[in-house]
Amino acid sequence: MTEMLKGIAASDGIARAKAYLLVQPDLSFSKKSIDDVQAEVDRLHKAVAASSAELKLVRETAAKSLGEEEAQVFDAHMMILDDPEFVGAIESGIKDKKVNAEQVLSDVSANFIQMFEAMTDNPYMQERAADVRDVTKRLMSHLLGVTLPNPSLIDEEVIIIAHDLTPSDTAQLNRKYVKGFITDLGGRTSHSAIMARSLEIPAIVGTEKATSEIKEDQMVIVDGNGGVGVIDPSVDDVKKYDQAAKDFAAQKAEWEKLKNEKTITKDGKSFITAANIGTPNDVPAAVDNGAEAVGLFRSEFLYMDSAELPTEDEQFKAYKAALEGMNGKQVVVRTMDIGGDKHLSYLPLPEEMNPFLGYRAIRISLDRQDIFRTQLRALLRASHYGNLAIMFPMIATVNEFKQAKAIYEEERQKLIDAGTPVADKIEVGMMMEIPAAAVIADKLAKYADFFSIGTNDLIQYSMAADRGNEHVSYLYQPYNPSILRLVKRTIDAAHKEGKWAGMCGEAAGDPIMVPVLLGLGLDEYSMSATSILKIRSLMRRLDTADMKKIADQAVTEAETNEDVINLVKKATNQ
Ligand SMILES: C=C(OP(=O)(O)O)C(=O)O
Ligand SMILES: [Mg+2]
Repeated sequence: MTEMLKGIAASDGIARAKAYLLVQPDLSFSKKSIDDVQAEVDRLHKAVAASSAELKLVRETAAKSLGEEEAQVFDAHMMILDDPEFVGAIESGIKDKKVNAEQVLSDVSANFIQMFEAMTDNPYMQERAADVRDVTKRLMSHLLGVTLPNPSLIDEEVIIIAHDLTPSDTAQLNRKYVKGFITDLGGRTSHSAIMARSLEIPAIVGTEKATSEIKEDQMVIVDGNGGVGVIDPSVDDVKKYDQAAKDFAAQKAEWEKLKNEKTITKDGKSFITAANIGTPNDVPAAVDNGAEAVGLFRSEFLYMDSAELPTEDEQFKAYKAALEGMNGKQVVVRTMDIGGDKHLSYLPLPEEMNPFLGYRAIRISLDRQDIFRTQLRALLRASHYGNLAIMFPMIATVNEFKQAKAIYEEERQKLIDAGTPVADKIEVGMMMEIPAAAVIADKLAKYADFFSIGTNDLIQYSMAADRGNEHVSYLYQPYNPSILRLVKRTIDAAHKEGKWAGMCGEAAGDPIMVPVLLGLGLDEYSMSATSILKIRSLMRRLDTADMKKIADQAVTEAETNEDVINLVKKATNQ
């Protein structure tokens, strides 16, 4: 029977395909004593053989569909399975303790993980802990007779149904077959939503119950425009959504016509609409969607896509590729923003009660200057090949900015002294995403060349509401006058010092927010590439003097988020 699922619209578009459940099976077991030791050892070897065969297949498929580099992680898994010390320890454990293989596997694995994690001076070995965890899971599934999902084996069109999707889950998915996502967790600015937008596939997140309501292979429709999932659609539903998909395609074709146009308002004022990217691979989509710049290159994806810290040369190549791909248009690279919900297996961070309030972004960079300086050198070397700007994430104080800028200047001077070509002018700015920084924007504007407002975090920190938590998603209120006042303060402070202000949080691509931002005088709008032409089309219909009046009312008279929505809708006929 048809069932509807309500969620948060996270990525535009409509798709229909079979469900693929990317959920972890229950791997719990109880400890048991055994009499027939040999039978238990045989059971272990059977599970090892089955795991090996499965890994071989997964590796081959991953190499074909995702590339050799992505497939290499599975080599490390196979090596552990082939390691006589690992399997031998389990075998001896069974013989010595006369308990079931599951229990011994769990104990041996815990020892290995602890040993690898303790190697704090060797990040490469520390990373093996994650591999041991993965292999243990696979072996356990075979001992327990349950099936693990192997997303890299997908070879037909599917909609992925998951509790949540991490960037590393997403890296294993083949764009050719994955037509959409539905997740239980997450909000519009969670990273799974951002990934869906960069993959240009429809997605809904925060449904709370997708994984419990949807069964494997069931037909589902994802309506990423309306935030609705339809399970087992009726003939009428299929007709209705196929028509909606066609209408959406027609609308997109209309927007396409603006691809090579500038972003100009009805009264002839020009602005910049730019793209947010995660890797140089996203550049073609940015160009294809008519981006006039890259307003945010989330460089942490280079670190997350790698099995160890990316070297200076690897980073240099990636930045150079992005700069060349944008062909002289500005590319704003944000230095590494790790921490919060973005982890690196090879850079274990301390366990924290509140990771979003903890050791992250510029705080790590200022502490781990080895990592920061490598990144800055790679950026400076790449600057020769295009129009680079650099910004620092999560700046809270003037001193943090000054410290980061001083390190940048040191590395710049060293390269110049060594005769390395470096661009004459590189703007160095900062993300404005911490309320304390927005409050002293006038002070920061003296040092930063530009501000890029990160509403995703600015809203989360202003409202004290986790951006990925669907239970408090009602507090994600971009138009709340409190947020608008911080935004206005930031833009005014930048302009007073002759600097520019942009926005790279998701609100920059939001049709209700954009009229207000135009009225506040925001210069640059950086968003998911797929939103650019929609926003450019909207801006062409708006008059900046009219929007200034709307913005004034929104900042001074409105009391709530809803007041601003109503005000903008009425003024812009949306
Ligand atoms: C753009 C932002 O950064 P991220 O989403 O990567 O935290 C933001 O916080 O608005
Ligand atoms: Mg942020």
